[in-house]
Amino acid sequence: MTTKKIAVLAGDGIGPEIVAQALRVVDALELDVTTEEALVGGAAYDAYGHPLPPETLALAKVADAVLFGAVGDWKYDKLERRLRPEQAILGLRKELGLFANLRPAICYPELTAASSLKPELVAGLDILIIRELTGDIYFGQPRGRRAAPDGAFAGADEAFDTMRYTRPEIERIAHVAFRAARGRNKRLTSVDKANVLETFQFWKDVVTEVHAEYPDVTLDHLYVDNAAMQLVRAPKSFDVIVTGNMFGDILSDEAAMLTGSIGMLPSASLDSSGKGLYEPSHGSAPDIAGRDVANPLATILSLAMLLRYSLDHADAANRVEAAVREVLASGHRTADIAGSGERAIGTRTMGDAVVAALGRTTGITKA
Ligand SMILES: NC(=O)c1ccc[n+]([C@@H]2O[C@H](COP(=O)([O-])OP(=O)(O)OC[C@H]3O[C@@H](n4cnc5c(N)ncnc54)[C@H](O)[C@@H]3O)[C@@H](O)[C@H]2O)c1
Ligand SMILES: CC(C)[C@H](C(=O)O)[C@@H](O)C(=O)O
Ligand SMILES: [Mg+2]
Repeated sequence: MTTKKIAVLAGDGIGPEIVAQALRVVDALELDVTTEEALVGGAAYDAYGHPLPPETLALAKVADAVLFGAVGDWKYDKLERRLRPEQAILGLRKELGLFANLRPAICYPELTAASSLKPELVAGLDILIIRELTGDIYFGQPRGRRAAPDGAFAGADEAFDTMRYTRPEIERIAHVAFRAARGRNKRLTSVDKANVLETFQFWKDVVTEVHAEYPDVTLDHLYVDNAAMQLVRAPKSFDVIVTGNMFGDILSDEAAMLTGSIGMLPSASLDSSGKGLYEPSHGSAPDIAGRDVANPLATILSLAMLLRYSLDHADAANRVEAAVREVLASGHRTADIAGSGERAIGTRTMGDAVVAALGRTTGITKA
């Protein structure tokens, strides 16, 4: 078997701190895997004048998988858009064709008290948000600023973006979602805004058509505003959610709080061949960067997804997830998931605990 390569793009803010812990896990697993690091985001802009330098993109393309930290910092907010750190992750998603973003929101039993919802609402929560990642208003053209061509404010400065989806883009993400639901509890909720937006009436129509190929899966549709409400009213009523790029961005941050903290939500961004980029769902958290307080578990759980989906190391993925369960069960808490009276440990100490637990795990995931 040839040695697999992971491209490691730590990025900005807490990115390097949390990715360092995931790399310690990679070392401890002693797999036939190499890693190669490159700059991305603000760190790459500072060094090379561009957030996604050609060398970084080339490494991401040649590697078997990408482990990504986070990008962004307020200090880059005044840069022209194409140079801002966030363009690096958007560019990677587009260039690598990573159209399917899987964000599993699991509330581990020990963290029910860390959620901002009542424990009984989140205990046992295990839902999967599938976010389309390379279309929608994020990438639609045209976009820009101009003088308003018509309307009550004709001539005034205006800004505009374009929301759009083509049929194949909706079909392929719908297939990913139906297949995922088929492997779980066979319930799929498609989230749209079909009552107002033509793009999302089309979304709903196409998802309904694709459903004909998956008669064993129950499909329902919710408007995004209602879905946002239901996610906090009765989160366990969901199994798999599929939605567009922007609604998925918002709903997945909301779902993060059901798990106790955004520091617990991993993600996988996949192309049609199984190649993927793996990153925590949160950002670079500049407010806590450099203080050894960030929770590295979303990144470590993203590594587990990487091992499972792109490197075909399901056993190693199971071991990492079992180790995370064990450290939570034995009371290890970073500040974001520490309850009142619980002592918080730092980023690196949480990494120590996961590495130590790995030595004791067998690959059995279910607690
Ligand atoms: N994929 C990415 O790289 C990505 C994702 C989201 C935001 N961002 C960028 O990150 C920057 C900050 O954005 P933001 O503040 O809106 O969102 P954020 O997710 O970085 O932070 C939101 C809040 O959650 C906390 N938080 C986030 N991750 C945490 C962790 N692992 N442990 C403990 N607490 C954590 C932060 O301290 C902050 O209070 C912006 O530049 C934004 O564009 C990048
Ligand atoms: C940083 C930003 C471009 C990104 C997004 O909006 O997709 C982030 O919020 C995410 O959820 O990965
Ligand atoms: Mg987001």
